[in-house]
Amino acid sequence: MVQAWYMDDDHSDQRNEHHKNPPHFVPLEELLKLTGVEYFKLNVPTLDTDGVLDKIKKDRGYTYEDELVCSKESLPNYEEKLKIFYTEHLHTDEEIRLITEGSGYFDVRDKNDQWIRVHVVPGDLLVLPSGIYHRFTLDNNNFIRARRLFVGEPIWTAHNRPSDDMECRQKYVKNLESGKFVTV
Ligand SMILES: CSCCC(=O)/C(O)=C/O
Ligand SMILES: [Fe+2]
Repeated sequence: MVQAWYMDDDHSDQRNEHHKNPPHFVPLEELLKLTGVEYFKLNVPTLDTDGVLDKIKKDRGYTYEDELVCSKESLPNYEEKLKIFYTEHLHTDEEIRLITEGSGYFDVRDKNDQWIRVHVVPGDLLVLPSGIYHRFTLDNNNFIRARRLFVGEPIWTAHNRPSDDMECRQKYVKNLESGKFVTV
């Protein structure tokens, strides 16, 4: 089950949990309000037969799907890629990841620019909105398998911080401030 918490200010090994002392967990509804990050729980063994993923794809127009495995053995330019993933950045489109094996951390900035760490495990589908500053790291298990979904032809370009003048960033900030990211 996904868990999210505010990170400490310690810059030691990125693969550690980095809880505050005492830990400050963030419930999923709060995560949505504070960041716009959406979450779905899926059942990995029946992913391709139960229709749940198909419905999400249809409802949200996700027409592209592929798979990314992050491990020393299977990811070309492993060290370099992990550095890129862990450099704070944003994208012009949603970043949608469904974890099918392994685990890792997506770190996302909240509306007060504080890091929230989201620990993802199999069955977790995260949607990071366009324009959110974020980063990704493996945890101490050093392995994750994820499906990447996209609307149309994928654009994976990462725009490193600062990218505050980008249209997608300005739109994201406006949405966050106007309370667009809430459940009804
Ligand atoms: C588990 S997916 C790897 C991380 C990634 O694809 C990305 O774009 C991070 O921002
Ligand atoms: Fe990203």
